[in-house]
Amino acid sequence: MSKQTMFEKIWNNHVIVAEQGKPSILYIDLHLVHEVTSPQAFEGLRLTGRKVRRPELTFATMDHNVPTKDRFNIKDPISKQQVDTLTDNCREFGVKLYDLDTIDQGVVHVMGPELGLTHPGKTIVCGDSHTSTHGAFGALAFGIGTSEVEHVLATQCLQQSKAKTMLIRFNGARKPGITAKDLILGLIAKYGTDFGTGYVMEYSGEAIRTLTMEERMTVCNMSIEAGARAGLIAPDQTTFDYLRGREYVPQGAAFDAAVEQWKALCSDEGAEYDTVLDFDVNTLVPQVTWGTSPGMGTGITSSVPVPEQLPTENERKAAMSALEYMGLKPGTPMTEIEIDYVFIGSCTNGRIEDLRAAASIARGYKVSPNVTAIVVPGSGRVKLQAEKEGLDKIFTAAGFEWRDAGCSMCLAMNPDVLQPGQRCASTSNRNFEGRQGRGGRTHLVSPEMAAAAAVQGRFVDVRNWELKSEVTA
Ligand SMILES: CC(C)[C@H](C(=O)O)[C@@H](O)C(=O)O
Ligand code: SF4
Repeated sequence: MSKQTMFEKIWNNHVIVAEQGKPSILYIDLHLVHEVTSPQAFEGLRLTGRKVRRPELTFATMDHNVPTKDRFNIKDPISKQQVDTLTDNCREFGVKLYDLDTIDQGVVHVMGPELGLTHPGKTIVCGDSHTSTHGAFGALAFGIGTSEVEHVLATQCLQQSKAKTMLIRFNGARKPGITAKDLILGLIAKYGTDFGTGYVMEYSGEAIRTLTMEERMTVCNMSIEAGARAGLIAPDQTTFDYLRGREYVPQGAAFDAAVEQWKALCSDEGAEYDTVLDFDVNTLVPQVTWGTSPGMGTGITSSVPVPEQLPTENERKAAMSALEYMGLKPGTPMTEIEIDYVFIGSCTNGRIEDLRAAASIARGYKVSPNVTAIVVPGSGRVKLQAEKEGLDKIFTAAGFEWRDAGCSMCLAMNPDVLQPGQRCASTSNRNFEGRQGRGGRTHLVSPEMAAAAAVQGRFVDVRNWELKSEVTA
């Protein structure tokens, strides 16, 4: 048998119908649902008298429209309607819902893996582009549109064209202060936001193998910002250790048997990819975006670009308009950019390790008087764990606000929004115009860089940060 990539193995395990020149029909193992992209899908079932085909493979939560303060009191009528509609739909169609009053409620890509719903080798879909997050486990996971959500609800299948394969090798070891977020921001800054179009990307190399599961999720989360259909990381002992004992994972001997199958999923030695890219981690510095796409980024030791110096007319134009929106002068050192707001959270960086990392920077310091800083756990469980460890106390002592779980300021679909002109250091994944509120200016960074910026009121190189072990009064 010919050598296969991980993508090909998972694909072949799930193809039900394949006809030359046509999209294939794929079986879907797990369907995650949230309040924004599901109302019309359920409505479609209702109108045609169909049921959810496999309710036991379908799990819902609410995240985008949820306030992170006074969460049961949703004032915006559209948000309230979407949340209530999801509740009603889940009841009517027999879908398990992790509601606002459950500890497992949270951003769908944070709570799913936490529950152990995400396994290597599964096909996973959700009406949400950052479903790519789950690829960190070696699952083929991608976002779908609302009409596809309806199709999967009704049939547990999906029409898909086979993607091309790209191997990205992160070569070398990460230096201290370089995070998983810097790996993916650095990659996108170098290659742009569309080099992954039409591909499923597999991340490999020393710097990937040494990442924790949560760090791998940060990398795979942003695959979509490189244009890719999905991201994949081969499962290994780190993956199995993370999964063992979680609620929706097989237990005991069945788990060990599953591990044996999961191990076989890895790409075969010598398997061929359509494209192979190498990325050098040794020279990477902490990343900050300066523009209005995730690819408009650079190192903290650099400056805002001077559009005239960029190589192509398209880049010059794009940079000029981005800098105008961002209110930045060409050539400004990144460390001189002052901020008004800090958002630590989202499905990119709202997990417990992210909060630990940010807290270690914030400990013993005070948020700059010019800055409002919020910390939003990715799920109820992340919040609980953080409170057990006293991270909430570190944050509030430093002047950060400690919130409830949700998408929050990652996108302006709930009360957490920037005011026009406000500048935010954000641990999320998108910096498009208006993403965090009309006229808001977003700079994407790691949790460490965000926490340090909150203290200094501007961006700083976190590699020079002096850690304090004591909380000072
Ligand atoms: C609202 C939802 C459809 C959207 C997505 O698909 O990603 C959101 O989660 C985002 O991050 O922009
Ligand atoms: S946290 Fe942000 S990126 Fe993630 S699902 Fe919510 S809105 Fe989308």
